[in-house]
Amino acid sequence: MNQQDIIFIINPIAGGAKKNIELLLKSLLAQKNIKTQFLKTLYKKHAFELAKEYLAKGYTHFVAVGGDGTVNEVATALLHTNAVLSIIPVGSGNGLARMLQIPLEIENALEVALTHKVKKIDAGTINEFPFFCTAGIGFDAYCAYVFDQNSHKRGLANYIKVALNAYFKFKPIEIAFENKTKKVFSLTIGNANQFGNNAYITPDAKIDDGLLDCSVILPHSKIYGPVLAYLMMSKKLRNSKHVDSYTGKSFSIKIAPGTNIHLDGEPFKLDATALNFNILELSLAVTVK
Ligand SMILES: Nc1ncnc2c1ncn2[C@@H]1O[C@H](COP(=O)(O)OP(=O)(O)OP(=O)(O)O)[C@@H](O)[C@H]1O
Repeated sequence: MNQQDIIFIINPIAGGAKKNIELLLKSLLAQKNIKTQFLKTLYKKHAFELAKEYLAKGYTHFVAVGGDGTVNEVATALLHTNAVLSIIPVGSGNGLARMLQIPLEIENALEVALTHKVKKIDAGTINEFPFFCTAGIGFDAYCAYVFDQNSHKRGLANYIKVALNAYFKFKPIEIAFENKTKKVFSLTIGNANQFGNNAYITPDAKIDDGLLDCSVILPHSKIYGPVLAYLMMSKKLRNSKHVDSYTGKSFSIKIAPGTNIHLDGEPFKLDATALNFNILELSLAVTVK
């Protein structure tokens, strides 16, 4: 990996991005004599466009400075190429960074970004759209929509507020899972083991095993909410009688038109009502500790 030409793509509105993040990174890099370029995203999907543009110019090392949404955009551009992705996790949830054990402190994350230790990881897809952490429908997708509507107020505290409010409003949805009709509170496919913030929705998922994990939270009395939350945070969700778990290389799901979907925590809509989840094995190179 050539350390001379590193492209930093910063999402200035990511939940944990400080106003001076660019200055801070530049000052940390100043002592290291490394050539870099800093780019800022101006709108949704801009990180994808920037990564594609600089990839075409021959750059091979990209650092996503943001949360899982930013990581998704940059990583999507880098899939199946010889370029490497690093993450400076300054999002609200930072699920992929946590899964990869990338430090949450900027200085330490930068050290990892500058290492030569590179590992290949899997990606998941819904139809042709990649995700790297989790994707799903139902409650999580509803939360992603509400959270995105308040995009000026991101961060963990706001996410908890949104999720708590949504929990009492949300009604289970009917889907067909592997051709069987099922009512679900949520259905999440995990390439990684968590949504972010150590909320382990698919606790046994491994990022490089060529498999997707699926957790279906069944309709339940709201009285069980705190227990489900506790089990999720303690990696024991599979112990709940309200949760069905599956592992496989692909899953097929049918949804009603207009059903909310989330892709790495970002709201997402499809015209199609048939969702085919698949795995792209070892398709992305990332720097790790
Ligand atoms: N300048 C911008 N204005 C508005 N939205 C932006 C801008 N730049 C990037 N975005 C969008 O911001 C959204 C959120 O980004 P990101 O996921 O990185 O942060 P987060 O949601 O706070 O973190 P996490 O996903 O880890 O919870 C993404 O959909 C991204 O496309």
